[in-house]
Amino acid sequence: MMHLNLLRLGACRVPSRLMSTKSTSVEINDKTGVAILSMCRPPVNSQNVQFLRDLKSSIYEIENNKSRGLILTSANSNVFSAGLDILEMYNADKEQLGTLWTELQNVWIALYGSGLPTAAAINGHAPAGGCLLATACEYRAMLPNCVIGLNETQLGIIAPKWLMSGYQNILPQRLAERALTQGRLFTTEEALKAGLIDEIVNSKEEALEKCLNFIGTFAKVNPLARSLTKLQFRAANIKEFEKIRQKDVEDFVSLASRPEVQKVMGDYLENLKKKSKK
Ligand SMILES: CCCCCCCC/C=C\C=C\CC(=O)SCCNC(=O)CCNC(=O)[C@H](O)C(C)(C)COP(=O)(O)OP(=O)(O)OC[C@H]1O[C@@H](n2cnc3c(N)ncnc32)[C@H](O)[C@@H]1OP(=O)(O)O
Repeated sequence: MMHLNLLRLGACRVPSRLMSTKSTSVEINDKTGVAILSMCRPPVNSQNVQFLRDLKSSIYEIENNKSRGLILTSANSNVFSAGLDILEMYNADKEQLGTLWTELQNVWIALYGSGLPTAAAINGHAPAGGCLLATACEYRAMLPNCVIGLNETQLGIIAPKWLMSGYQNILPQRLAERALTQGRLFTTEEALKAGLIDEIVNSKEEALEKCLNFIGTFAKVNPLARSLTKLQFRAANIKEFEKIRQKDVEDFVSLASRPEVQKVMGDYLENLKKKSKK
């Protein structure tokens, strides 16, 4: 209840500090000390190099400002994030592909490896890279009638191991393996049943409130002890990722630049465009 009141106050009277980049905005409530990081790259927060760089710098800024927690959400009305910007992968040269993948890795490690309590207010669809961001957080509240999941195999591509880490943290192995091999996109209701999200909420405000309450559960826990404990759970995945990081970029570039993969991307984009014109 106390957190709810603080959140309400935050909307009007409590002073808050604002920081922003081209495609993100951050509001840190001075009373709660919690930062709300909003992704704002219309129409669907697709992840291009600039967006990923903005996201990374906002995450580190929040971490360095000693905020009490980070809530990730979207400024768009029905999409949390549509994942990697396919326009930026289609007809791109190897250097551009390598840069895009490196920036995706950078954002993932910044969020997954953050010592702060992190929560995702998923106020829209979260396929692929959108799911990656949500599952890098520790808690998820999501609006109904949306989808979330790692759909890579449906696109004929393979999610590398680090990209699966969020799933592996959250879902039982058998379920994670099945969902990843199927490239399954879960509806909000299915995601709750599977344990991929923690709560279904009726509005973005309620999602933010639930996230704030989650972060509030650590109010009496020593922050350093909390952070080190969290990172002990994530250390094996992080270590594994650091070992293969460069090779992973090379593998991505080699896969994404293949003519048959480029053709899949072109067809996929065309279908997306046809669908959006209907
Ligand atoms: C596709 C092959 C990739 C091959 C890569 C090789 C190896 C990579 C290995 C792993 C990488 C995986 C990470 C990824 O993130 S790949 C991206 C996968 N993303 C998706 O499959 C989501 C696609 N989008 C949607 O399903 C919908 O847009 C949705 C998010 C559900 C929102 O639906 P809706 O609100 O109805 O909006 P529209 O579909 O009408 O879209 C509005 C405009 O936005 C454009 N759009 C949508 N998604 C993307 C995207 N990911 N990249 C670029 N542009 C996107 C869409 O075309 C519409 O544009 P316009 O208005 O100009 O027609």
